[in-house]
Amino acid sequence: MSTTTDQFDIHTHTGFMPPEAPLRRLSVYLTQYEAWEVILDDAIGLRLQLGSKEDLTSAEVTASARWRARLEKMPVLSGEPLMSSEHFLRRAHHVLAYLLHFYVNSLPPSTPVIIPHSISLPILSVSCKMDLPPVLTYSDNVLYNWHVSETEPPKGGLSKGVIAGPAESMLGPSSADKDAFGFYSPKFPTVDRVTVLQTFTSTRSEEVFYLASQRVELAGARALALMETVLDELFLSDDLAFRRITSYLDSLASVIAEMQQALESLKDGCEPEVFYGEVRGWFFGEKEGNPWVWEGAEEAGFEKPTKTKGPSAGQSTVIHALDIFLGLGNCVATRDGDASANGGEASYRSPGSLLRDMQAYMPERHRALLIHLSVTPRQLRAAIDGRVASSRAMSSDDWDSESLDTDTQALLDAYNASVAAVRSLRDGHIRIVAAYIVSPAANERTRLTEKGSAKDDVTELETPVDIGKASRTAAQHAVKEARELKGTGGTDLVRFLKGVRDQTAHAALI
Ligand code: HEM
Repeated sequence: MSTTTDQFDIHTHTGFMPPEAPLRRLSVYLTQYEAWEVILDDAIGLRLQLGSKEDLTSAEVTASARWRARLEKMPVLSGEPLMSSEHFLRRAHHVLAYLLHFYVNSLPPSTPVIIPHSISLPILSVSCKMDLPPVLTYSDNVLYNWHVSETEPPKGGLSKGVIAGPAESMLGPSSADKDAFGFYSPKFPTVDRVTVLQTFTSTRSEEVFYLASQRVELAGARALALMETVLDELFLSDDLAFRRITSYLDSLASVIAEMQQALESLKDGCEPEVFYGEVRGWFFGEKEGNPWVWEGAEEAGFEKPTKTKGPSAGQSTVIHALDIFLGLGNCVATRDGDASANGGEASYRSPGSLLRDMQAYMPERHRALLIHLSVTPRQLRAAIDGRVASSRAMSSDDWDSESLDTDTQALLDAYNASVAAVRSLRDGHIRIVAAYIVSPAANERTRLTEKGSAKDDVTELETPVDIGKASRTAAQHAVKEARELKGTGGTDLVRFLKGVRDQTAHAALI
């Protein structure tokens, strides 16, 4: 892969998460941005509520209207001083995207969305510079939203070896991260001691939701190291190299199993009803039928943004990387961003084209890795397929032309074990989606229907019933949401996730 940390912004021990903690507050370095940080602190401190929440109290309605009015009146700050540092840009994107999502999602449902100058112009300029969409992304919530717990040392002492991989020297710096005795620096994030920096709701459920993804990323760092090593071995492609590839693929299957465990750690602290009812609503981006107006954007020369979906862990580069590396056929990455590259048609969005859309929400250099993996001439699956075919051809055993030599059989088994591990991870993920979205959505629908505030047919809700207009709109909204079951990334989620899982299952080589 000839990977350098700089080229793809990957670190040996932390993968796509940076090894140093993200900036906690812009104003530590650039005092003029204190106003952004303060108004964000206020949104969190005031516990602003979703505009779609049923039974909003008048105090809650007033608090969020006042907060939005303050944001509308804030001066437009130039983004220029931020451009000199990636650390500033990341924090600025995080803060502005949080402000944007607090603003938009605290509005009563179906209110026209006009994004005030005070955020529209800075977020557009910061996002342009970063080549990221001007909305909340997985990188804002997960990759650049953590710090290392200083009060709680990791269980079992320092984290020596916790996330070390077999190829740890090949992906960027490592010795500088350890002290003279080989222990990781106390500031270094590990699965045990990473902690979330900021949330919308200050709930443990939201924190654990991000934490689970951060743990998947940290476990995934070893997968990236293994991928690089395998690609290096493919360059040699002799018998010995393939024997080593077999052992790396065995390790990869175990690492993917650890990633699944990290994903499932979500269940320890993330409550489905809290996630569905209180947290998820903050992630929504632009919705069909209610286009966002970006104040001042046209006059300032910005094109109307087209990538305005909400964040999704589907934007995690490490899972896409595994998919491309193993040749599972779900995602490819192309430089020109052509979604039809996966066979997408205008009327039917294949899972592949939806996954490709998600790549536009990834940090630029992470996306570059996916392109690199897609175009490298050293494709693992094709190489294994070739070894299997030639082993079969060489077989002198006429009555059993299927037999493979021992090494090739071991190689094939190791590859298929990695494919099976990805399939199992996706099965685990589907169970999570069932518990955290499908089931609470069904409960909500039943509850609202029983309550009589919402009939099964949304149009019936247009007739006046004995609830206030605001809660009627909220109920309509909730039923529509529950029925459509769109992912925050805007997908028809059940069809999409099963499509990706089934494609993975079919990718095993025989
Ligand atoms: C409460 C927890 C979670 C829920 C409810 C959830 C929900 C979803 C949904 C609805 C999608 C469809 C795309 C969209 O529209 O957003 C999706 C996709 C995806 N999610 Fe999650 N997710 C959760 C946790 C995670 C975690 C922790 C990870 C790992 C980092 C993850 C990885 C993925 C991936 C890779 C996809 C793309 C589809 C695939 O490759 O199979 N999810 N998720």
